[in-house]
Amino acid sequence: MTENLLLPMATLQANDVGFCYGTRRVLHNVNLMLEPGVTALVGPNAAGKSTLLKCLCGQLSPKGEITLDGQSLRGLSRRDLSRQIGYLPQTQMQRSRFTVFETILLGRLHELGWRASQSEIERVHDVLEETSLTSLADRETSELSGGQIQMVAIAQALVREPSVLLLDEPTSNLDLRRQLEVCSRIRHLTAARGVCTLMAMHDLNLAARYADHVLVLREGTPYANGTPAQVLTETMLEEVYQVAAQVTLGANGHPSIVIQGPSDESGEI
Ligand SMILES: Nc1ncnc2c1ncn2[C@@H]1O[C@H](COP(=O)(O)OP(=O)(O)OP(=O)(O)O)[C@@H](O)[C@H]1O
Repeated sequence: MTENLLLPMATLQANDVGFCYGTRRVLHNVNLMLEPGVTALVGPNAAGKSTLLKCLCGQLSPKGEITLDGQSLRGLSRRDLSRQIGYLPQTQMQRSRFTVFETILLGRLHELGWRASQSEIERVHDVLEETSLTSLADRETSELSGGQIQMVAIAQALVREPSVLLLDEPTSNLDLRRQLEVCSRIRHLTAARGVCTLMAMHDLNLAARYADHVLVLREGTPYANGTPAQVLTETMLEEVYQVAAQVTLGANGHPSIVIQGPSDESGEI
């Protein structure tokens, strides 16, 4: 194995971050500190989740300050940013004639010379193993299912050995079992590598089951941040999502949410 388990743990911090598309303000007063572990980023449609992820990975330049281990993202080169922060956008990875192995190797493009060194090839093999993709290594990505291509995209981000992983709805388009598998792998890889993972998602029961922390974004500003049991409450569901729900705590301490209906007066959707 390569030495990725020895990577120092990082912290990503946002201080009073704000962002506008033209005159439309989408993020404001965002203060957060991401620590190692999985944080689920939840909130209604258009709350600003994707925009926040794009700011945190350096793709958008917001007001305020974002720091990685105390250093402003503005001071980091493109190369350093993409090496240290793995970002998976909402749109699915393009399929191509490249094999799974080659596609993951391309994640190391910033390090590759004319010929991939033995250590680069070993890194790819390690990630293939970690993500259970070894059996697909020689398949063209054009032949893969939605769940498989999603894992390849995650593997391509991981092969850069980032200290932060930002995932925008990694379980969208996956069937129920694949959603559990992908979340479980993300959780396992996050713990094994000691990375900070922030994962935008809509399924609050998945967040309850796989996240260490939950950050709720409402109209571009954090509404709550804490453990799933602290944050995923009936009050939050009513105030943020306008739904009536029953939340029970299971024996494992995970909240379980059953939506009963809209909480407004008409009670109809
Ligand atoms: N490129 C853009 N130009 C202008 N407005 C944008 C752009 N991208 C997003 N927006 C707007 O910013 C707001 C926040 O969008 P964003 O995609 O960040 O929300 P989200 O919480 O990720 O939503 P969803 O859960 O639906 O994916 C929305 O009102 C959206 O229309």
